[in-house]
Amino acid sequence: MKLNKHKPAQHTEMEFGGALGAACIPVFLPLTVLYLLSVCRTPGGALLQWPPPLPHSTFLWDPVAAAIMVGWISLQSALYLLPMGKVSEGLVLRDGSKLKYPINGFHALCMTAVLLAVCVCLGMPLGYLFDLVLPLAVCAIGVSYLLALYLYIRSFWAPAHQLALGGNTGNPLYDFFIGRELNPRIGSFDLKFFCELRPGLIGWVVLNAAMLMKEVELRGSSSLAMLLVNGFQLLYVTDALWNEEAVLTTMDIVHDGFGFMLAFGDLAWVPFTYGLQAMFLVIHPQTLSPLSALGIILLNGVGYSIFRKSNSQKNQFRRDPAHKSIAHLETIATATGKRLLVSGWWGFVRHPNYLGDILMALAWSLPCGVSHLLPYFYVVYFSILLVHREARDERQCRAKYGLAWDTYCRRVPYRIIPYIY
Ligand SMILES: NC(=O)C1=CN([C@@H]2O[C@H](COP(=O)(O)OP(=O)(O)OC[C@H]3O[C@@H](n4cnc5c(N)ncnc54)[C@H](OP(=O)(O)O)[C@@H]3O)[C@@H](O)[C@H]2O)C=CC1
Ligand SMILES: CC(C)CCC[C@@H](C)[C@H]1CC=C2C3=C(CC[C@@]21C)[C@@]1(C)CC[C@H](O)C(C)(C)[C@@H]1CC3
Repeated sequence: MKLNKHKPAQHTEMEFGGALGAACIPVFLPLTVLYLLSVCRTPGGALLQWPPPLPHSTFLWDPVAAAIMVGWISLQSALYLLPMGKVSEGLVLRDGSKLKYPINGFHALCMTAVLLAVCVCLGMPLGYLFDLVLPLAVCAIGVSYLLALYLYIRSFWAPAHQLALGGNTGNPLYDFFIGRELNPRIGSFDLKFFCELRPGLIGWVVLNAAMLMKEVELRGSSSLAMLLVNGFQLLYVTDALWNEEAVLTTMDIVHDGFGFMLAFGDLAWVPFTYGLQAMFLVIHPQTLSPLSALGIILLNGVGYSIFRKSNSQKNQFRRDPAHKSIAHLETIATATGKRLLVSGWWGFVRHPNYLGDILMALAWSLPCGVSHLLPYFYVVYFSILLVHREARDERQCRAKYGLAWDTYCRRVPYRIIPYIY
C-alpha cells in the first residue's frame, strides 16, 4: 500500500475549540469518567466535594477487567461478522460509490442476552461488574486511545477521497481528535459503524443489568427505581439496534471522520456515563411512589414517541418521499433537488428528535430522586451536546441548502423547544 501525502484542506473550520480543545478534551473527558464513577461509589455521592474522591491506583487496574474487555470486543466482533439479518447500502460517497453494511445489531443484542442469561444461570456473578467498573473503564479508555492512534496512522495510506472533509487540517492533534478517515475498514469490517452501535451501546445495558444484580445481592430484591432505569435504557438501546439502518444517515456516519472523539465516545463515554443512574442507585437506594413512577413512565413514553416518530418520519421521507405515510406532508424545494419537510414533526420544531431525546433523558434521572446532582449529569451533558450538535447541523444545512434553509427557519422558528429555544 502506498503512503499518501494528502494536501491539508484549506480554511477548514475547526470545531470543539480547535487545536486547544483537541489537546484538552482527550485528557479531561477520560478523567471525568473516572471521577464520576468514583463519586458514584461514595456514600455522600456529592458531585462537588473536597477533597475529591480520587481512587487509589490499585483500584484502577485489574487483569480480570482487561480479559473481560478483550473477550467482550471479540464477542461483539464475532456477532457482527455472523451472516444474520440483511445487508444495506450507505449513502453515496464522494467517489460515487456506496458501502455495504450488515444490519444485524438487533440479532447481536438478542444473542448477547441469551448468552448472558445462560452464564448467569450457570452461576456467573454478573453483579461483580459493579466492583470492577473502574478498571473496566480504564481498559475502555486505553482501547479508545489505541484505536484512535491506529486510525490516525492508517489514514495516511487512505486515498484522498476517503478522508472526512473536516478532518484533514494538517494539525496532528486536531486531526487525531476529530478523525481523518471517513469510513475506515479492515476488509468489509467497518470500524466506525461497529463501534457506534455494538460494544459500547450493548455494554451499557449489560452494565445496567449488573447493577440490578448487585442491588439484589445487597438488598434481596431490585427496587422500582432500578427497574425503571433498566427498562427505559434497554428500550432506548433496543430501539437503536432495531432501527440500525437509520444510523447510516446520521452525521457521525455520513460526515464525521473516525478519530479519538467517536472512538472514546462510543467505547468509554457511552457505557460508563450513560448508565450512571443505575450505578448511583446501588449505593443510594430510592423509594418511589406508584404515582411518581407512573408520571415518570408517562414522561419517558411521550419522549420516546416524539423521538421515534420524528426520526422515522424523516428517514421515510429521505428514503421514499412518495410513501403514503408522508405523502400528505408539506415540503419546500431546495437548489440541491432534495426537499425539506415543513409540516408534521419537522414543522413543529427544527429538531423534534432532540426534544424527545431530552425528555427521555430527564425520565431516566428522575427515579434517582432530586437530592443529588450526579444522576442528572446525563441530562446536563446531553442538553449541551444536542445544542452544540444542532448548531453544527444548522451550519451544514445552511451551507447545503442556502436560501431554502432560511425559508425553513422562518417557517419553523424554534430549534428544539417550542416557544423557548
Ligand atoms: N444519545 C445520544 O448520545 C445521542 C443521540 N442522538 C440522537 O440521534 C438522532 C439523530 O440525530 P442527528 O444525527 O444529530 O441528526 P438528525 O437526525 O436530526 O438529522 C439532521 C439532518 O436531517 C435533515 N433534515 C433536517 N431538517 C429536515 C427537514 N425539515 N426535512 C427533511 N430533512 C431534514 C438534514 O440532512 P439531509 O437534508 O442531508 O438529509 C440534517 O442534516 C437524534 O434522535 C438524536 O437525538 C444524537 C447524538 C447523541
Ligand atoms: C465524548 C464526546 C464529547 C462526545 C461523543 C459523542 C458520542 C457519545 C455520541 C455522538 C453521537 C452518538 C449517537 C448515539 C450514541 C452517542 C453518540 C456516539 C446513538 C447511537 C444512541 C442511540 C440512538 O438511537 C442513535 C440515534 C442511534 C444515536 C446516534 C448518535
